[in-house]
Amino acid sequence: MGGADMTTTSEPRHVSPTESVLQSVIAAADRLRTPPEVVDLLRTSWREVRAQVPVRMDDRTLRIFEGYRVQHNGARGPYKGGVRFHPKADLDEVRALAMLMTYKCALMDLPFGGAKGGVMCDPTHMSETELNRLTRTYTQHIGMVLGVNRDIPAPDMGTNQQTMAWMMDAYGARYGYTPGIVTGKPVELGGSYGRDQATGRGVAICMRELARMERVAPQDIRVAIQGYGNVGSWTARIASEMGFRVIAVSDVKGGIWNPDGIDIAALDRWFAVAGSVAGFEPAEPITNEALLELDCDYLVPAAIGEVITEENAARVKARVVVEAANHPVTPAGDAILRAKKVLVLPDILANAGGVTVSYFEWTQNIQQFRWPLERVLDELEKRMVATFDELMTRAARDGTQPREAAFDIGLERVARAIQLRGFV
Ligand SMILES: NC(=O)C1=CN([C@@H]2O[C@H](COP(=O)(O)OP(=O)(O)OC[C@H]3O[C@@H](n4cnc5c(N)ncnc54)[C@H](O)[C@@H]3O)[C@@H](O)[C@H]2O)C=CC1
Ligand SMILES: O=C(O)CCC(=O)C(=O)O
Repeated sequence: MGGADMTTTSEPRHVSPTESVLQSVIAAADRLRTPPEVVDLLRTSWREVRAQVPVRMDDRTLRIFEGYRVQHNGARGPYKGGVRFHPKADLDEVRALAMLMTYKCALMDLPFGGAKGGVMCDPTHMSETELNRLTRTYTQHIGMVLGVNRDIPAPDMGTNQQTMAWMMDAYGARYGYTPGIVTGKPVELGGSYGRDQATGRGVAICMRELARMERVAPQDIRVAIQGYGNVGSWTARIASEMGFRVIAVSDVKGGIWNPDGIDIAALDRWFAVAGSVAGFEPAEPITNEALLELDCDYLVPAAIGEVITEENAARVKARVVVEAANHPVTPAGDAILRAKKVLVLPDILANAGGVTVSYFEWTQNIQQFRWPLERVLDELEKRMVATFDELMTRAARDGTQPREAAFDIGLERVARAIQLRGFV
């Protein structure tokens, strides 16, 4: 008998990322009595481009990667969402992330639909020149579905400002100089001040607002952060400036823990040389798995998806999980956290600062007018606080969890736009 035949029915069925997001959407549709035709439209993507991305590697061999751009729904405006370079960025994951963007943009009341891109590759094992070639080929092969008023990519995991500069350049070579085609570009090429820190700042603002609601001083809140890339590192910096006690951080190479609090400025100096948080002192080493189960108050997953599952959720000791990453908690993990009365601030709120400043960047590009940093941060602050308040008020009114309230608000707006535009 083959291995597949020995699978027992008692093993938990794997729920794909897309199925997970759909569970939240369908539950919201049931609460809101959304017309079935609207829900049917939202179950699948408007358009999915799957592109071959052949790259001549530095050793002259040819590797053929697979890339995607998924446009989920554009009823509220041009498609918007990041591009992920990661070995696990397959079509299902990219589709799920595109769906999340639809509801995130709607929750923040941004005039965008939802999209996401990805290339299945490991950027940590590629040279700068290989990444440059990969990015250009990917952009050429999906370029026909992009456009300033059609679809505007941005950075996500494994991509950064440099990737956006290459995308802008490759798009411009074919369609003409178009800074507004991507956001998260270097400031020198029309990027917005503050986009680099925007996602982490949004996460920290949510933490501060929750602490205010709980009437607990940030100084009395111990924070553990998984991931020290764009989102994790800016969250650590800004949260510690706000007074939170960051007691643990990690990256793919390992983590560090100091119950008295980590000096984030000193950690940044260490990171600049070592290229990892691992090894920083004074602190104890800690694994990524142990960080998720650490005795702390706010746990902030800020790296990959699906790290809190039915396997480990029961051992989470934090009383709050702030989803800085996209989809870090599976539905089964979520149910366990809920039963334990762990409050979860959902990704479509917590990490929405990034796309919000991307919207400001796009606006600045269209107007050919640059905002000073103070204006960007002030507008971000107002939008994050207003949406946090709206979501928490809705959750209290309806007796729902924050994730449910977030999807209720998002879906209501998307469904209304679908009907107004006559999609159904
Ligand atoms: N960059 C942005 O503006 C936004 C990012 N996000 C989400 O935030 C998360 C992180 O994105 P970025 O910070 O941009 O990515 P990044 O590529 O800058 O950093 C990723 C971090 O995660 C760590 N990491 C990778 N694999 C890991 C693993 N298996 N275990 C532990 N740590 C691991 C890396 O070492 C690195 O520290 C992703 O889920 C992304 O979708 C969400 C909204 C906006
Ligand atoms: O800045 C953007 O346009 C999108 C950021 C993103 O990919 C996300 O919020 O997950």
